[in-house]
Amino acid sequence: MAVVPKLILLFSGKRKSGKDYVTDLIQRRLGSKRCCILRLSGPLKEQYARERGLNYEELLGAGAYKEQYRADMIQWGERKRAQDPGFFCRLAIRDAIQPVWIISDARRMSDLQWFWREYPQQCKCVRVVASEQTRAQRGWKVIAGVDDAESECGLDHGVEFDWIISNDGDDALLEKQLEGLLSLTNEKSIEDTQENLKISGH
Ligand SMILES: Nc1ncnc2c1ncn2[C@@H]1O[C@H](COP(=O)(O)OP(=O)(O)O)[C@@H](O)[C@H]1O
Ligand SMILES: C[C@@](O)(CCOP(=O)(O)OP(=O)(O)O)CC(=O)O
Repeated sequence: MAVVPKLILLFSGKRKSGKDYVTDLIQRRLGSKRCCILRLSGPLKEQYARERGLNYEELLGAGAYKEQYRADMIQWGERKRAQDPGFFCRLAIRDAIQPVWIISDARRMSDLQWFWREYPQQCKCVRVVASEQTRAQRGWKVIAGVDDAESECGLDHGVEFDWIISNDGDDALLEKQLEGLLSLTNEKSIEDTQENLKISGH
């Protein structure tokens, strides 16, 4: 059963913009007692693999296997979300006990709306941005049915991001931007939660 978090950072961004890279950096700074990374795609891939008789571990990897199934997995996930928009959100947060949650792959307005509704005080939306040139250098290739679909474009418009992180490979600039974001986690209430978790033996 998840605890009530103090801060939820909802990350979105295009493929190869660096969402995993940036969220890993933040988690390493905060430590795993204070911060967890939650992926909506985790339970999605688990259920999809089970239903289709596929290899869940391979879907978690960054190789060709995931890409082979991506378009079908997107459609499968959209059908599930249409029945129940909070389905993957609830599964993703199920075991979270840390005061700071990073959702590393918000893709759709329905994902944001679910978190805003459940945790109206705690949510901050963070967009990771990199140029197409940078993303291509990191291995991004345009795929029709993926890059033009809601999975990639669902949050391109209509969201007022609290933070926009430019991640084009300038380490010093990234560091400066992270400092701002990390300052959100220095608030007294988050430190207090840490103490409470320690006292209750987590
Ligand atoms: N600031 C950075 N400096 C160096 N390498 C980076 C940086 N940002 C991303 N990368 C690399 O680019 C690739 C894609 O980043 P990733 O975080 O997986 O993107 P996304 O999760 O948005 O698809 C990975 O190999 C990652 O290590
Ligand atoms: C079906 C997906 O959840 C697959 C996402 O897999 P990853 O989150 O591993 O993808 P990238 O980081 O963009 O490479 C997408 C969706 O529309 O829900």
